[in-house]
Parts: sequence; structure tokens; C-alpha cells
Amino acid sequence: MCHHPKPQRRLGRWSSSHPSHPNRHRSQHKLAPPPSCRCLLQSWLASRVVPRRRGTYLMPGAQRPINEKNIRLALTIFRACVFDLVKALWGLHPVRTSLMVVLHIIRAIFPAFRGYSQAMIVDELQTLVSSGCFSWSRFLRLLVAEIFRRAAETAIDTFATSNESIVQESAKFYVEYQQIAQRLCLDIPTLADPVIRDCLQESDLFVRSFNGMGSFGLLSPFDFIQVLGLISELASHLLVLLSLTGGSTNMGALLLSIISALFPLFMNRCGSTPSVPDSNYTTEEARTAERQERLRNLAYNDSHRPEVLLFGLGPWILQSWANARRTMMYHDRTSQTSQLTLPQLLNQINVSDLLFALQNVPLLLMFQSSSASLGSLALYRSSIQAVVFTFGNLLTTARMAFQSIFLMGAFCAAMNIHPELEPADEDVMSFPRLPCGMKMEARNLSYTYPGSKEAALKDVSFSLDAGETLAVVGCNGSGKSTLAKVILRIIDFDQGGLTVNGVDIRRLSPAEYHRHVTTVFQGFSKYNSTIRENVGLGYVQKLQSQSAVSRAVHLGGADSFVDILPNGLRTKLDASGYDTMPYTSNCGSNPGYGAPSRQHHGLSGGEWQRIAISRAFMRADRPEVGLLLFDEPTSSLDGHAQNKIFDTIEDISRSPSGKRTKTVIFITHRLSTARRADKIAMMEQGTITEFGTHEELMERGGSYAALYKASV
Ligand SMILES: Nc1ncnc2c1ncn2[C@@H]1O[C@H](COP(=O)(O)OP(=O)(O)OP(=O)(O)O)[C@@H](O)[C@H]1O
Repeated sequence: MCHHPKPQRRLGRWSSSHPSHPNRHRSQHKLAPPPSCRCLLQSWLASRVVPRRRGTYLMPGAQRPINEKNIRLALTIFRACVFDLVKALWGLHPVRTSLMVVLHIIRAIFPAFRGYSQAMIVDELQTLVSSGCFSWSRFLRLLVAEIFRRAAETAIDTFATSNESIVQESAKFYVEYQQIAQRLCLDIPTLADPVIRDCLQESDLFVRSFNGMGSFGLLSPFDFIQVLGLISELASHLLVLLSLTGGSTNMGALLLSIISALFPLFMNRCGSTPSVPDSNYTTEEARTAERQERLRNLAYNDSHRPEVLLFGLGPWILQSWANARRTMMYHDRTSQTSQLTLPQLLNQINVSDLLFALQNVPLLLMFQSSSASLGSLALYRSSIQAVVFTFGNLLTTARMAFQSIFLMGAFCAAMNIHPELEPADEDVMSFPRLPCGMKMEARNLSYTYPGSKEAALKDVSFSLDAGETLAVVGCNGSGKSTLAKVILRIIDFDQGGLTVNGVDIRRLSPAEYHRHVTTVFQGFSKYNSTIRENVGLGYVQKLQSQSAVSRAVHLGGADSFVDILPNGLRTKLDASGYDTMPYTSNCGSNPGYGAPSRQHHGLSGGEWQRIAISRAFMRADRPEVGLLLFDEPTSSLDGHAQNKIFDTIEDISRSPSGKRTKTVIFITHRLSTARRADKIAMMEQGTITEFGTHEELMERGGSYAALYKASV
């Protein structure tokens, strides 16, 4: 089980607003969710509620107990989405899928046929041994029929398997595609919601279940066909048994026999504890299980290796993992032995064995009849065993199918999550581009991170004309990066307003707005990829253009080290920063060949920063880009390199005639750089306390002046 600190149900635009975010109600009126979606989401969430524990939910992927409440919820989910999903998947290959179902049912009755045909051969052999009236022609006919039956079975199996893999692969592609497409749409505030995270996690489990039966022990929608197949198999074995024991006189004995054969199965089912103990975990135990996993990851994950070695964390990790593991082992053991139920007791004293004799009653009756033969006796025994085995499989499969309805519900609910920052269709406005950069006006912006008590932004107000340069300065934790994220529409704000080129930023589609900005984040991304890709991703349309990437690399000052690398832009970078392999190894005289997967190169902090700046420069001079925002872009660069970068930014933000065409905002701790800006915003404790030119702020003699004097 997991504990959500505040169960929030704002799945995108569907739900009620977060209590600590008064402005979030703004999206409520926009689009009423289809009732089936709302009902689907509520049912999925309700299936995870742990009874009598407010705010506690089952861990994502945990088994839902089969009880009346969950059966009702499963039915609701089934009605809301399963039919549509199966229809969509069926539509990918209607003929092949129909064929798959038919073949599945046909293949399910093969074992019964097999048993019957083999019994007939045994009977013929028995006739050969016991009496003289043996017919070679009949025996050969049976043998040839058996060979044909087997050949046909193999041919059908081969065709069915290849047909099934085509259907499954397309279905897997379909759901994976949907899932990735949806995932890429979701913004950070949406993904911060714990309910959405759990929903996506269960949805992911569902998608992975398409890897086949062996993957996670889950069922994909097509595997519901398994249930049909097992029912047919069971029916075929029962028919064989009926035909063997024949006549209503033996019916009672047959029923008795089947019940006694199935009795151990029932005992096992009733007496056993669930195979997945997650659903029994208390919050504390769930935390311990999570801690155990985290420590295990710490031991295995190479990216932590340097610190693990340096700080000598090995023994601590091992000890802590062992403690967590022991706690979990103790829990698993006690949960298995704590309650000895009657079925468990009966199971343990093996009552079922005592009933074994009952299975043979029809055999005795058959012996008395003239129809008894060696083949029919062997067929009887194998059919009884097949009934038990198939029935057991059917129970397991039905249980898995029951669980998979909830995962399917999570998938369908996840596909309907609306990104929180995306405006409603009727509110959305197109971005009004200005030729001289981006005009911006913030009024009383406030923002508190989810789960935080203290606001990161409080009443932030400023205005910036198109083409102006703004430096944001202030101490650590004063809210500079948070303000940058709000301006970049990575996160929303709770109160206040922000207009861009005169339009409320909330009415702009984030994807559309992002086409008009470029940035270097404080914690920029480092990709385990080539330099070309690391830079080119700044403007994917030009990723393949050698000249565009080279130009950006030059503007970012990264050419100084890229040019001397043996593979230049094709050099594969190692983002972890320590696992560097020398270029000379495996390459010989031709660095283009050898073992490419081991050719990766580490970079210094400053070099990585130049790569990130180059990435931002990939699109910085595009005419549609009106805002360049840099969050401490040169923190790892030396003074000379830093000045060069700011000169480049200055050049890019002007047209050839010298007219400003871009607005520039940069966050910096170097006040000597800040003074280059047209305006400076001094941030303290989440708010802008001073705003003006360097000269104005120095004259004022406030916090900025004090900081400036201290820094120079
Ligand atoms: N993801 C987050 N969740 C909760 N609180 C956060 C998060 N990110 C930042 N904060 C908090 O918000 C406040 C402002 O952080 P922010 O990163 O904006 O500061 P900053 O001025 O950029 O600092 P620095 O100069 O160190 O980069 C800090 O108190 C910080 O602890």
C-alpha cells in the first residue's frame, strides 16, 4: 500500500481543484468530462482504496481482492472502457483476430481428441494381445489417422502461433504508441499528482502485459480469449468422461469422482494466502519494501558508484538492505502463518488424499460393464487429471483477468488525462508574435510547490518591454528558478496573472508558446548520445543539418573542445561523467570502426554547460523565437568565456541593423554580468524587492547595492 499525502483527484481537467491552489478551479468550467470517463476514473480509484484507512491506497499493480465491491467496480470499468478497447484492438486486424479466437478454441479441444485417439490405439493393441481377432487394417487406419491428426495439430499450432504473434505485436504497438504519445503530452504539474503517477504506473503495467503471458503474469485483452479456450478444453474433457462412463446410471459416480478430484484444488485456493503479498502490506511495510528496493538500486546503479565508493557507503547499504529485507521476510512469514483457516487445516492434514479412492468409483463400475477396455481406463484417468489441471488454470486465468480489468481501467483513464497547463479549446488563443521580442507583464504572481508549506513565489510583479534584457539576481532559494519555470510555462502559478505580448499566458497552448522561446535550464539535460544530438535537439528540424549544428556549437563556444575530438560531432558523450573510455581503445588507426558502443567521452562541467548553451543557440536566432531565458548559463565558465557568451547573446538578440529583436532574461549570481542588463530584478524570499537599472538600484543603496559591493 502507499500513502498519498493529499489524495488529489485533479486528473487534468476532470476534477476538483487542489485545496492549496485557489486558482486551479479556473479550468473546471472548460470541459465537462464524458460521464463514462469520470465514472471509469472513480471506479479505478475506488478499487485501490484500502477499507477503514482514510487516504490509504493499494500500491500500483497490487491485486484487488475478489469481493462484491470490486466485482461491481470491475463491471463498471468493463462497461466504460474494455469493450471499446477490445474493439479498437480487434479493428487492427479483424480477420486475423477472429481467426485467432477460432483457432484458440479449436486448439483447446486438441488434448481431448489426442487422448481419445490414443485410447483407441491402445484398445486395438489390447485386442491383439488378449484375443486372436485383431485387424491389421483397422490398426493401421488408426495409426495413420493418429499421424494425420498430429500433423494437422502441428500445422494448426504453427499457423496459430504466427497469426497470434502478428495480432499481439500490432496490439502491443498500438497501446505502447498511445501510452508514449499521452505521456509526452503531460506537463510537470499533471505528473506531480500522485494519483496520476499511480494511474500511469498501472497503465504501464497493462502495456507491458502485451509482452505475453510470461511477462508479468498479467493478461492483455486478447488473453481473455484464454478463458474461452480453457472453458472449451474443460468442456471437451468432460464430454470424453461422459462418453466413457455413459448412461445415467454412472452419472452420480462420475460427479462424485470429479468433485473428489477437484477437492484438493478448492482446498488450496481457499487455504492459500494471496501470491502477491503487496495487497496485505500496511503503510509501514510498504515503506520498508520501497526502502529495500531503493537500497538495492543504490547497490546496482552505476551512476551512484563514485559516491558509494568515495563515501564508503557499501557496508551501510548492505546493512540497511538486510534490515529492510529481514523485516519484509518476517512480514511475509507471519502473514502466511498468522491465521490458520479451516480450509488450510484440511489442506495440511491432506484430507484430499483420503478422497482419492472416490475417483476410482466410476472405474469400478466400468469394470463391471462390457465397455471396459485398457484404452478407456487410461483415457478416464488422463481425462480426470486434465479436468483438474484445466480447472485450476481456469481459476488462475479468471483471477488474472479480473485484475487486468483494473489495469485496463488505469490505461483507459490515463489516456483521458488532460494536461493541466493546456487551455480548453474554447479559451485557447494563438500566440501574437511581435517583431522586436516578447513583452511580458507579471502581476502579483504567487506559487507554492505541491507539498510545501512555504510559497516559493510571493506577489511577484514586473513588466518587461519587447527587446529588453532583464537580469534576475538574489540569494540561493530566493525563487529565481521558480520564476523562470513560471515564465517558461513549465509550471503554473496559484495566484496573480502573467501576460505575454498582451495575452494571458494561461490561454496559450504550452507547445505553441514553447516554439517562441529558447532556454538553458539550471539543471539542463545531459544525453548519453552524440554531441550532434546533444546540441541538435535544441531545434530538431535542423538536427540533420551539419552546418546548423556546427554553427550552434561555435556560438556556444563548444568548438574549442569538439574540434579536437577524434570523432568531432559524432563523439558519443557519457552523461554520468565518470565512465569515460579512451578513444584509442578498439579503434586502431580508424576511429570510425571498432566497438562503437564503448566509444563514449566524458566532459567537464564547463564543457557540458557549453553544450547546453549551444543547444539553446540552435534555435535562438530563429525569427519566431522572441524570448531567450538563461538560468545561470555560465556558472561553470571562466570570466572570459562568460563574457563571450553574453556577447553572443547580445548579438543574437539584435537584427543585423542593430535593432533588438529578442527579449532576454538571465539569472545569475555574477553581478558584474547582471549590470549588462537593461533592468535588474532583485529577488528575496520569493518576491522581487528591487527592480530597475543597475544605476537606479545602486543609487537606492538597498539589498542589490549591498550584494554588488560585496561581490566586487
Ligand atoms: N520541486 C520543488 N519542490 C518543493 N520546493 C521547491 C522545489 N524547487 C524549489 N523549491 C523551493 O522553492 C524555493 C525557491 O527555489 P528556487 O529554485 O526557485 O531558488 P533559486 O533562487 O533559483 O535558488 P538558487 O540560486 O540556489 O538556484 C526554495 O525554498 C526551494 O527549496
